[in-house]
Amino acid sequence: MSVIRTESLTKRYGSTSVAALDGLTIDVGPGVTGLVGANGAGKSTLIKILLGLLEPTAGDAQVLGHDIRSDGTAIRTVVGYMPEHDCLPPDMRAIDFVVHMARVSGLPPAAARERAADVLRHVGLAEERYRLMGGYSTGMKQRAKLAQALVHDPRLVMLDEPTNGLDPAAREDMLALVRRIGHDFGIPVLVTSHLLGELERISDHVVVLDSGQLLRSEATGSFLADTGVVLVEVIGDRGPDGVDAQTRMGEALAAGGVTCRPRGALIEIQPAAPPGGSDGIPEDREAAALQLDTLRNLVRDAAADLGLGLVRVQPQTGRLEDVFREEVAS
Ligand SMILES: Nc1ncnc2c1ncn2[C@@H]1O[C@H](COP(=O)(O)OP(=O)(O)OP(=O)(O)O)[C@@H](O)[C@H]1O
Repeated sequence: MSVIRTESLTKRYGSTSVAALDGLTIDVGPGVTGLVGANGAGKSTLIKILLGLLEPTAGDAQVLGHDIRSDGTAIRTVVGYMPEHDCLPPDMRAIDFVVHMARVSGLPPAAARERAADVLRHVGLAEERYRLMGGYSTGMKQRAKLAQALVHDPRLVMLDEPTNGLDPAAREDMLALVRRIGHDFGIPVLVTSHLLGELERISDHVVVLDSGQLLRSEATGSFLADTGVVLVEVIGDRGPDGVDAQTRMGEALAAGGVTCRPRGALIEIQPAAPPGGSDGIPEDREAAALQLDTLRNLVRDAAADLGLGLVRVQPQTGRLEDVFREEVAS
C-alpha cells in the first residue's frame, strides 16, 4: 500500500539552474520512513511539495491517494506536519496553542481541549503545558511542535528534522517518540534528518537523497546487512616462527583465495567475487546465505588445521552513514 508516491518530481527555485529536487521517483509505504540526506539535499523541499505548500516544476505526486496539485487542502487535513524551524508563538502557553491548532483542524472546543491535553501528555509536556513557550528549552519546543502535528489524529505525519538542536539525551527521547508514533500508534511517519545514521534504528524504510536525486530507497534491514564484509576472530598460540594467531589465520585464508586484512584484533574478510552484484555482494538473499555458509566452512577448516580457537565469524552490518559515504564517493 502506497502512502506517498512521487513520479519524476523536480523543483527549481526561481530561475536557478540547479534543481533542489531532480526527477525524484519514490514509493513510501506504512511504518516509519527515514528521509535522509546532507543539508541542502532537498528534504524540506520534498515535504513542502507533498503538503501542497510548494508547486513542483515538473512531475507528479500523491499523498494518501490525494494529488498534490489539486488536493493540497485535503492532504493538509489528514497529514500532521512538524516544520523544521521554530514556529511557536513565544507568548502563548503550549496548551492554548495546541488547542488552537486542533480547532483550526475542525475539532469542536471540548474535543480540542481533551485531545490537546492528551497529545501534550504523550510528548512529555504534561507538567509544562501551562507555561509560555517563549521560555521553553529547544527540546520542549520540539515536543510542542510534535504535539500540534498529532492533535488532529492525522493519518500520516511528516516530521522535518525533529531532533534539530537537541542534546544527545533529548535526541534519544525524540527518536523514541517518533518510533512510538509509527509502531505503537500505527501512524505512517516520514521523518527527515541530515544526520545520516540517526534514523537507522527507528526506520523501517530509508530514502536517501543526494543533491535532489534519489540515491537509495529500501528497507532499513537490507541497507544495513549488505556490506558483505565478514569479521573473524581467533585465539591461539604463536607458530614455530613466532607469528601470532591472527597473522597465521590471515595467511591461511589468503592462501585459500580469501581477500582479507587485519583490523585491530580481528580479520576483515572482503566480499568474494561475483556471482551476483558487481561488488561481490550477491543480489538475492539465498545466494548471500550460501556464500556466507561456504565462507564459514572455509574459516572453520583453516582454524582447525592451524589448531586455533575460533571466537567468531560474524557478518558486519553496515551503518547507513558508511553506505551513504561510499555511494556519494563512487
Ligand atoms: N526558497 C528557496 N529559494 C531558493 N533556493 C532554495 C529555497 N529553499 C531551498 N532552496 C535550495 O534548495 C536546495 C534544497 O534545500 P532544502 O531546504 O530542501 O534541503 P534540505 O535537505 O531540507 O536541507 P536542510 O537539512 O539544510 O534543511 C538547497 O540548495 C537550498 O539552498
